[in-house]
Amino acid sequence: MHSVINDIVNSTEKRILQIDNGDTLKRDPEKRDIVNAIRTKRSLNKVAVISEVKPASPGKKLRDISPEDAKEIASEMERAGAIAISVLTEPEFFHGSLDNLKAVRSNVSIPVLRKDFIVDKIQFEETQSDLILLIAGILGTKLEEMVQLAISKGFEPLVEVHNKEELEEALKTKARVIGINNRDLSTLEIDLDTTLELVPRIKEFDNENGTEHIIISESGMHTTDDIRKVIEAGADAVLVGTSIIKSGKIYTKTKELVDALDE
Ligand SMILES: O=P(O)(O)OC[C@@H](O)[C@@H](O)c1c[nH]c2ccccc12
Repeated sequence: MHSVINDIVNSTEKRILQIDNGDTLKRDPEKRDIVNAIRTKRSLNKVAVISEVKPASPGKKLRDISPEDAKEIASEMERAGAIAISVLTEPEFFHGSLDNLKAVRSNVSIPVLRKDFIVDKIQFEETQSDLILLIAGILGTKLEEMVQLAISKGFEPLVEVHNKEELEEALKTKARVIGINNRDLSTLEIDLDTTLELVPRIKEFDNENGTEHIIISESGMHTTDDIRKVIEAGADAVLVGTSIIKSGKIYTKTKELVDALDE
């Protein structure tokens, strides 16, 4: 079956051949910790929202976002109570950029997630971020090694899964943060029940092993009802892009989702 995800990975692999691997990136030692940020938010009975600076998704343009725009958008998200900002950096299918990420991270004080298709460790040298997305379904047997490398480079890896098999692979790694993507990356179909199906296994694993994973429900949430559904199922945080960007009212929409438990 032809799927857009193969096109994205192929295009990423071509692009990384051009990365200059002469230097390793200089990182500032500042750590912005998402785990604490989530716990604090939840103790206030607010929703931990990771708000995404997302110019497009495959075949669907949302809004042109320059680094200047990205700064402004991220500041509004932070003011509205988002606990972290996700920035798309994949250029071809999502119209993202590393410059957007740099602009955002220098302009907010909350953690920033690099949302991209990481297939090679050279990408860790491209730019600093507090979290980095590692997609289990793409990395396959390389997942564990990439998690270790990401941690050794100072990133908090967010390992994204979409089904039971990928979740088992994620649980074998040292990642503390697991993202359940409600969108099937091969069909792009959304089903919020994906979160409801996978959360119990993470809780079971944590009970048996004395671990405490952070669970982030990702994609396809538009309303406060959607948010409540996944939070009540046990998600610690939500990751929302499209509905916030498309609303045209970044501050108001972000705040509405942060306050979803008030009603
Ligand atoms: O725009 P949405 O449906 O709110 O979804 C945001 C985010 O979850 C989505 O952009 C995403 C989830 N996993 C990804 C992997 C790569 C690129 C993008 C993504």
